[in-house]
Amino acid sequence: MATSGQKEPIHVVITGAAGQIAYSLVYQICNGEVFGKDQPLILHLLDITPMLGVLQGLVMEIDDCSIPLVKGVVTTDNEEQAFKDADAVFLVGAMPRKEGMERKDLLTANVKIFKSQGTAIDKFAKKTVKILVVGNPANTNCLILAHFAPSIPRENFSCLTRLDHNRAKAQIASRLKVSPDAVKNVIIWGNHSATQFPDVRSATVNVNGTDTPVYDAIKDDQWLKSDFISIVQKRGAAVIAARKLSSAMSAAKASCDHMRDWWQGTKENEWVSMGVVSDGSYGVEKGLVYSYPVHIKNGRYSIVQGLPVDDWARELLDKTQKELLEEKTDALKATSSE
Ligand SMILES: NC(=O)C1=CN([C@@H]2O[C@H](COP(=O)(O)OP(=O)(O)OC[C@H]3O[C@@H](n4cnc5c(N)ncnc54)[C@H](O)[C@@H]3O)[C@@H](O)[C@H]2O)C=CC1
Ligand SMILES: O=C(O)CCC(=O)C(=O)O
Repeated sequence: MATSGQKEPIHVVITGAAGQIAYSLVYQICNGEVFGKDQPLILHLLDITPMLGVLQGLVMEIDDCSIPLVKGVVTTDNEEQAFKDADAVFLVGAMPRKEGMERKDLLTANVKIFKSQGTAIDKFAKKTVKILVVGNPANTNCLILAHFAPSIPRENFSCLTRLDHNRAKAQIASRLKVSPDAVKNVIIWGNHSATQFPDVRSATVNVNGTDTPVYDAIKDDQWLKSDFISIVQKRGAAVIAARKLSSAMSAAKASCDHMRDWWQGTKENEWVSMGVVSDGSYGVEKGLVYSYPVHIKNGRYSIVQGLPVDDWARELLDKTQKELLEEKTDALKATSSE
C-alpha cells in the first residue's frame, strides 16, 4: 500500500531483458523518464531460460543504481509471471537481423514468440495495458500479438516506428544545421522496413524563431523525394553494417519517447509516428498495423486526419501497405501451422 501522497507502483514488463536494447532501456525507465519522476514501478524482466543468469547481473546493476522509484524487480522465463497485472509492456525479445537479411526474413521465427506472448497477455495483463512491440518485424509481430489477445482493446497495441521518426528529424536537422527539436511533424507511414514512407510534406523547422515548411527551408525537392527517403529507410541496415550489431541505444531511446508520449501526451499541434492497428484511415486495410501520425491526449492516441495525399504519396502509402499485407499472410500461415 502506498503511503499518502505517493502513487501506487505500476507493473512494467520488458521482454528480451538480457539483450542489448533492454540494457539501454532499463535505466531510462527506472529513472522516471517514461512514466514520470513521481511514478514508482515494479519491473518484470522476461527472457529465455539460458539468459536468467544474465538477468541476475542486470538486477545487481539496477540495485547498484539505487533508484528510489524502483519498488521491485521480478526476473523470469515464465510468461504468466512476466505479464501478470501488467500496466505497460515493452516487447523487445526477438531475434535481431544480421547483415544481408531483410527484417521480414525474421518473420517465421519471431511471430511464434508473439503468438505465445499474445495469448499470455490476453490472460494475465490488465485490460488497460499499453503494449509497445519493438522486436522485428515489429508491425507484423504486433498484428499477431493483437490477433492472439482478443480481450485487449485494439487501441492498446502499438509498434515502434519512432526510431525512424527520430532518424528523419535528425537528417533534416543536420542538413539545415539546426537542433533536431527545431523540426516538427515529420511522419513515418507504414512498415518499419525499407518500404516505409518518411514524409516531410507537412513538417516544419524553426529557423530564427519562425516555423517554416521543411520543403521551403531545404529548397531541394529532389533530395527530399529521393535520397532523404532512402537514407531513413536504410538507416537500420547502415548501422548493422558499421556496428556488426543492430541499433540499440537509439532504439531504446525511441522506445522511451514512444511510451512517454503515449503515457503523458504529445504537445499541442505536434504529432509523432506510431505503428497502430489501422481503422481504415488513409485507405489502409482495417486491422493492419500501420505507422501513422498521431496526437495523444489523456493516454489515448488519435490518428491525424486530413493530410494531403497526392499521386506520388498514394503510391508510397500503397507500396508499404502491400508489403504488410504479404507479411500478414506469411505470419498467419506460420502461426497456424503449429
Ligand atoms: N522497431 C525498431 O525500431 C527496432 C527493432 N529492433 C529489434 O528488436 C529486437 C531485439 O534487439 P536486440 O535487443 O538488439 O537483440 P538481442 O539479441 O541483443 O536481445 C534479444 C533478447 O531477446 C531474448 N529472447 C529471445 N526469445 C525470447 C522470448 N521468447 N521471450 C523473451 N525473450 C526472448 C534473447 O534471449 C535476447 O536476450 C530485434 O528483433 C531487433 O531487430 C531493433 C532496433 C530497432
Ligand atoms: O534493422 C534491423 O533489422 C534491426 C534494427 C532496426 O530495426 C533498426 O535499426 O531500424
